[in-house]
Amino acid sequence: MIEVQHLTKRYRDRVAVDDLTFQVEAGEILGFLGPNGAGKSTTMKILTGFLPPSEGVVRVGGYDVEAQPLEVKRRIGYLPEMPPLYVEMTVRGYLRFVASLKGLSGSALKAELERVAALMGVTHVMDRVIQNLSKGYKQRVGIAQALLGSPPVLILDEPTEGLDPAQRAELRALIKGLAGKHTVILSTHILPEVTMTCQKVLIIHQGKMAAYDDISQLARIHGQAENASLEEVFIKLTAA
Ligand SMILES: Nc1ncnc2c1ncn2[C@@H]1O[C@H](COP(=O)(O)OP(=O)(O)OP(=O)(O)O)[C@@H](O)[C@H]1O
Repeated sequence: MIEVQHLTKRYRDRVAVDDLTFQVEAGEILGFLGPNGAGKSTTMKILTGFLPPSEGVVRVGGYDVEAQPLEVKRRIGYLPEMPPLYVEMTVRGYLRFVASLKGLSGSALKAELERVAALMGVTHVMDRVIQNLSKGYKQRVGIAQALLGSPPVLILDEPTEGLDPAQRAELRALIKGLAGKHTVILSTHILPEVTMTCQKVLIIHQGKMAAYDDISQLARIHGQAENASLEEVFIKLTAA
């Protein structure tokens, strides 16, 4: 569903992403990990067509992000690191606006708004202005906009950031429930979240791939004790 071949991104003379190649099969949830500044957000921005690559090819559902950007965007729900909220709008107004951009209208739009609002637990704040909401609720609204229209691919950049423990657990269950139906790339710094949610893990370090394996095989492949935790493997692979 997602194919990335020899992806490189340079910001002037800084190489943020360095020759990444990987693919995500339909229905798979990929945990996308790396230390601060490793290049995760940059990669996700390229996958969603938000930034152009310097080199390499990215295809989503067979469509090239550069040549067929609209086809790609139609298939992706994206939660950027900073959710793109219009804070002067109400939650309802904002979600209605995003749904209309995604081509929904009439009763289908209304039903979809209710569906994602219930899923993200924002039904009771629908008529509040976004800037007056707590950080966690703003994050919920950000995730809700990504889920609108039930796109086949979801790119989630630190989705549980700012959520309270209960909501974090709920969101984890929600993401896990997407497996098989949606293809998900999940970036997070919370490693147990990956262990509980993802089948496969991609770890990048300084823009380069450090690991790309089934989570069950990660410790064995990277020369750790079989029972090494994801945290131990991560620290070893991203040291220095
Ligand atoms: N617009 C930009 N111009 C110049 N350099 C940038 C730009 N955006 C990101 N970078 C640099 O590219 C590198 C990768 O950044 P990126 O935000 O992709 O990392 P990340 O893995 O998402 O980090 P974090 O976990 O801290 O969010 C960093 O060195 C960053 O400073």
